Amino acid sequence: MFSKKFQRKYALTDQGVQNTKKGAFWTVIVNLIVMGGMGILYLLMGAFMGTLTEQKPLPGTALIITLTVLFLFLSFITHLQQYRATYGLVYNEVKTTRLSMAERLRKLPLGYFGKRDLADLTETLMGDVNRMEHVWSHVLGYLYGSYISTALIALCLLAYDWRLAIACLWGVPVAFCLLFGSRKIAARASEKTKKAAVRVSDGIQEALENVREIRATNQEERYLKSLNRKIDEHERIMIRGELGTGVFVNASSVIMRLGVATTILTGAGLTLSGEIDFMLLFLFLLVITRVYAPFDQSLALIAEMFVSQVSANRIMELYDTPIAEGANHFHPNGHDIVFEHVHFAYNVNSSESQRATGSNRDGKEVLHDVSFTAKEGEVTALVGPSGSGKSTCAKLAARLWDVTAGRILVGGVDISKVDPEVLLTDYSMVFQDVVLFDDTVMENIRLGKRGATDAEVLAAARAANCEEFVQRLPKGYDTPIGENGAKLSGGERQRISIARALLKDAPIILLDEATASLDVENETKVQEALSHLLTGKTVLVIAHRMRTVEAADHIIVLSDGQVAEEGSPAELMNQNGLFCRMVELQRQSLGWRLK
Ligand SMILES: Nc1ncnc2c1ncn2[C@@H]1O[C@H](COP(=O)(O)OP(=O)(O)OP(=O)(O)O)[C@@H](O)[C@H]1O
Repeated sequence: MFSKKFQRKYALTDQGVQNTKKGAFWTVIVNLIVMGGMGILYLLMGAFMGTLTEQKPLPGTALIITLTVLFLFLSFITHLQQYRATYGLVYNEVKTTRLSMAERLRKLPLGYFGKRDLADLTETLMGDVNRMEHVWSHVLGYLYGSYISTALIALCLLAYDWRLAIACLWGVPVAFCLLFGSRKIAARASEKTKKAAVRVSDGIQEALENVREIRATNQEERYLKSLNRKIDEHERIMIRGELGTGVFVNASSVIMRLGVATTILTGAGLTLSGEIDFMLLFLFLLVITRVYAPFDQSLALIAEMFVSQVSANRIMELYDTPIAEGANHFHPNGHDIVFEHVHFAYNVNSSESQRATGSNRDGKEVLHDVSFTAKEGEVTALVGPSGSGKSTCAKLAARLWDVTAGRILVGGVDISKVDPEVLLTDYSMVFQDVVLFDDTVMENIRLGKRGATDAEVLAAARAANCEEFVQRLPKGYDTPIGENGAKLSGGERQRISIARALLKDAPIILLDEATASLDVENETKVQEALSHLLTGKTVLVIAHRMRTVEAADHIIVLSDGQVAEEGSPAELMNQNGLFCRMVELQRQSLGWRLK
């Protein structure tokens, strides 16, 4: 129970908890060995005093050397073990944590990424884990080990002389109480600092992503000013926060060190009154030179532990968010897609505003009671005004989000019961915003089907009309295409994504009118490539232009998140409703006629 709480509190893996225990164990041993060194000094001093006062013989050099070598040897071995158990093992902990967080992110529903943006998640994966790395390596084992070793030493001191022990150690609990009292202030300061840091990362990321638009609209100066403001604010908040914790840490340290003065005063009094001999006072003076050392460091470490709590909470929030799960098998009866009374709302509240308002209210509903069927072997087009919910329907059909109410069936199977990764093996998606990787053309297409042979990739590329532009690339299919295909035109990128979909050859195709932004020549090439892809599949196409619906078997007209009309193009034209008006409007603006 305690172990689980501890694990959550410090965002540790199971192995991390074991490593911390090991670290604490070796810290106890190291601290006791160091105290043992003080013991040797005490024995030597006792022997010298005996020689001076009672003319006893000095201990042999061999004994002194043996004790010193033994001390150095034990000290070296235990420090090495402590190092291994703390700093050495932490790299593995960091690696495991980052990998498991990445794995978790992969399984989180897309809605989560609306709550926490990229800069925020990057900050958790890099910044928060870095901060915890320091806590795992430098703080936890060291701190808990110091608690135990000091408790043991305190017991020994009490057994020797309780009056001197209290004079020596009273400052320790007082200092810790003071520091624990400052806990809330430290946590609040840390949260403010973290938010300011995320605002800076957001600003930098936004500036980098939109560098073209910023330049095109002459907004560089305004952007830089706002970024500078965010950086200055971060600096101010950080300094204020560190000052706050610094005051408490130093005050605690001073209070603890007052123990030296009280030990000397009490010891001197007791020695003068003859209640203790000088050697006992000497022993206590030796001990206090060491007993405060781990605590001095601990005070700063405790402050770090308070501050790091914000990072640990941010990491744990990722683990606490439910992932999209389901059966790892999917055996549909055909591939008709059926929407049954589907309602859907994006969760628009950011985690920040959720914390501020304490609410977990979903955003407003964007789909209301949507029901339709996209049949296998047919092209079903979703049309409607901008913002009517077309893309949302397509994303729900692939379980990129889960419906709020109602259900979506594919071949009779409720897709909310199927693991998204398993489900998506039956889907190919060709969207306008193609995602390409900084790799070769060949490898970008091969992503469609794991383990596809070169011959399969080339066949798909030919069917998607990639051949023509790939031949012009310096290394053909082995040419790297830059970050997100930066070295390619829109049409070329689009054809690579179609080749990928062809290679996958999935029975369901989701198409966000992939050709809408292309010029006529490119559009014809991409359309031709698409025609290979669509035959015999369940095709759900988001049509922004009425021209696309020419080829559709069935049309769903969405308006304000509801199905306004549905039927074949001819039926809808006869109904003289929204679809007909949309066609008329485009006909007027484009001078185009529906055949
Ligand atoms: N990630 C999101 N978070 C919150 N709201 C969203 C999100 N994506 C879309 N919306 C909202 O959902 C509604 C439907 O959007 P959707 O993108 O499905 O419309 P659309 O018909 O595809 O529009 P368009 O034709 O302009 O692409 C809109 O009001 C939009 O603002």
